[in-house]
Amino acid sequence: MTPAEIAPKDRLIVALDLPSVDAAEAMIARLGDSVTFYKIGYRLAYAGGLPLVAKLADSGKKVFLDLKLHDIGNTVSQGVESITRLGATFLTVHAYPQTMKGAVEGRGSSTLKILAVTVLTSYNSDDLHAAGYRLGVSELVEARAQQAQVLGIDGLVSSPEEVGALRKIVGHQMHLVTPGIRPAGSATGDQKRIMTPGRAISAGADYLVVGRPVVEASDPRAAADAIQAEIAQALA
Ligand SMILES: O=C(O)c1cc(=O)[nH]c(=O)n1[C@@H]1O[C@H](COP(=O)(O)O)[C@@H](O)[C@H]1O
Repeated sequence: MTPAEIAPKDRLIVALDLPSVDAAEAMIARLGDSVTFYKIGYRLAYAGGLPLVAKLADSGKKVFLDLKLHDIGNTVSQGVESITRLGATFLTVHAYPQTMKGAVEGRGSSTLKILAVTVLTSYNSDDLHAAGYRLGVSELVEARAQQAQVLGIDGLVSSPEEVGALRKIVGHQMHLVTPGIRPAGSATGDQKRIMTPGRAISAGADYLVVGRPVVEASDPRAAADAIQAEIAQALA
């Protein structure tokens, strides 16, 4: 499926950043058929959440396994090869050349898609400079996108602010996945590069990753439905 063919409803990925499998399963039940795509990251994966990947996949949902791998190439390659058997649709690695090369080798011809995290959405250019980088956010995101494309990576994670420039670099062959999504009026938290769901879709994002604005809402299903409506309106 090319990114342009993704159904509006499948573009919302809810981050199950919850403390236990029980809490995640309760949230999945509350969200019901309004959400088709879930992300499992550090918090849930390290709390026994990995078997939930296959369970969700068997129930017809898609899973983004957000492990943000980064190690020597051989270790990444072997780790990704193990992960291909879990049933996830997407897996994240950090966008370093050796890491991306190892991940593509480990993925092989499996159906797992590798997403490279360009620059975390909680970083601005000052944070990058403090971490020793010479480039600012947009320059580093674009440089990493070019490297990812050459190495055969399937998609990129960035903030919605960079999506327009990324689309010009990678066309429609790579999935553009954007966290840093904040519906109007919701708390920013630690995110620094943010956009509303509608603006992110209009900017060209394929998938929106949303955590706290849904899972910490008093009515998570209503929050997810409102985001879905904003996505559909932006695509209409
Ligand atoms: O790879 C990610 O999903 C990711 C990359 C990034 O640059 N920024 C980012 O926030 N994320 C993840 O996206 C989710 C955003 O959650 P909220 O800020 O609660 O909406 C979290 O699970 C983060 O780990």
